[in-house]
Amino acid sequence: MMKKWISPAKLNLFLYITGQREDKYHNLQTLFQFVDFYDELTFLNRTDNKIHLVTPFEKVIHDENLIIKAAKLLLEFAQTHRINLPRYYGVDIEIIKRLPMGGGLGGGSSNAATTLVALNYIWNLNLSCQQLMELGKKLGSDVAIFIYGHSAFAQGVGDKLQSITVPEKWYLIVKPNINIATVSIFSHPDLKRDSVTRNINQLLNAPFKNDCEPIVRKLYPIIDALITWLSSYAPTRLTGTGACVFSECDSFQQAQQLQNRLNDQGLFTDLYTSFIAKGCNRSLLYRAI
Ligand SMILES: C[C@@](CO)(OP(=O)(O)O)[C@H](O)COP(=O)(O)OP(=O)(O)OC[C@H]1O[C@@H](n2ccc(N)nc2=O)[C@H](O)[C@@H]1O
Ligand SMILES: Nc1ncnc2c1ncn2[C@@H]1O[C@H](COP(=O)(O)OP(=O)(O)O)[C@@H](O)[C@H]1O
Repeated sequence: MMKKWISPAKLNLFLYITGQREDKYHNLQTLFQFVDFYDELTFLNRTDNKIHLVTPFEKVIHDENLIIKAAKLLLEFAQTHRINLPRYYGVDIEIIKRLPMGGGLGGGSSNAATTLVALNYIWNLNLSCQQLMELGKKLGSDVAIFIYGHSAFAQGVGDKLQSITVPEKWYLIVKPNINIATVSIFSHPDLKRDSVTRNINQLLNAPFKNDCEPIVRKLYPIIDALITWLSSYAPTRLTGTGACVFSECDSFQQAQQLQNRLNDQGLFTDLYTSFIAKGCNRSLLYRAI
C-alpha cells in the first residue's frame, strides 16, 4: 500500500505580540502544540521528472500551492548544492485535505513541511532537520515548527523554538465558516502589539491569552459569540489569527458533551462546524515514519 504522510494541525495555546520589526513582521511569544487532526499526502513516482499536485484546490492555483512550492524549493536546493537526486525524481502528489484554510491551524505550512520531510526521504537527500527548517522558513513563518515536530515555545517571528512538554488535553475545535488571512490581522491598526516579553515560566504560570483575539472578535461577531458561549463551559481561545477557536477539555467525553451542547443550543448552527482532537507533544508526521 502507498505510504501516507501525515500533515497535522497546530494550535497556538497562547500567543503574545511583543513588537514589530522594521520589516513589519511581528515578534511573537507563542506556545505551539500539535493535534491528532491532519491532512494526508501521498507521493507517487513519475518517470518524466515533473512535479504535479493531482488533487485540485478550489482557491489556490497549482504553482502557488505551498506543496508545489516546497517540492520545487527542495529540488532547487538539491540541484544547486549538487546533491545526488534519483534518476526519476518526478512525483504526483495527492492530498486528503481536512484542515480548513485560513483557520489558524497552519494547514498550508504543515503541508509544506510534510512535503519537505517526505521528499527529503523519498529522494534520499539526507538533509538535516535544521537544513529543512531553514528551507521551510522561506515559505512561511510557521513551516519550521511543523518540521521541528515537537510542542515548542516559539519566539522571534515564531521561528526560535524551544522544546516543551505540555499536558495533552482534548480540544473541541470550532471552525466558523470564515477564512481569515493572517496578513489582514497582522496589518490591522488596532492589533495589540505591546505585550511585555516574559520568560517561559512566567508565561506558563499566567492565564493563557491570544493578542489577536480582541481584534478578531471585534471584526467577526460569530467568533465573539462562539468564544462567549463556549467559555461558560471550558477555557476557550482563538488559535493563531483565527478563524478557529478551541475549548480545552480534560477528556474525550467532556469534549463530546460540549460538542453536543453546542449542536443542541441551536444558535447559528449553519455558521460553523466542529471536531474533537487530542493534543500531541510529538507531531504525528514523525510518529508515522
Ligand atoms: C499567526 C500564526 C501563529 O502561529 O499562524 P496562523 O494564524 O497564520 O496559522 C503565524 O505566525 C503565521 O505564520 P504563517 O501563516 O506561516 O505566516 P507567513 O506566511 O510567514 O506570513 C503571512 C503574513 O503575516 C504577517 N506576519 C507573519 C508572521 C509574523 N511573525 N509577523 C507578521 O507580521 C506578515 O505580514 C506576512 O506577510
Ligand atoms: N496546501 C495548502 N493548504 C492550505 N492553504 C494553502 C496551501 N497552499 C497555499 N495555501 C494558501 O495559504 C493560506 C493560509 O492557509 P492555512 O495555512 O491553511 O491557514 P492559516 O495560516 O490560517 O493556518 C490559504 O488561504 C491559501 O491561500
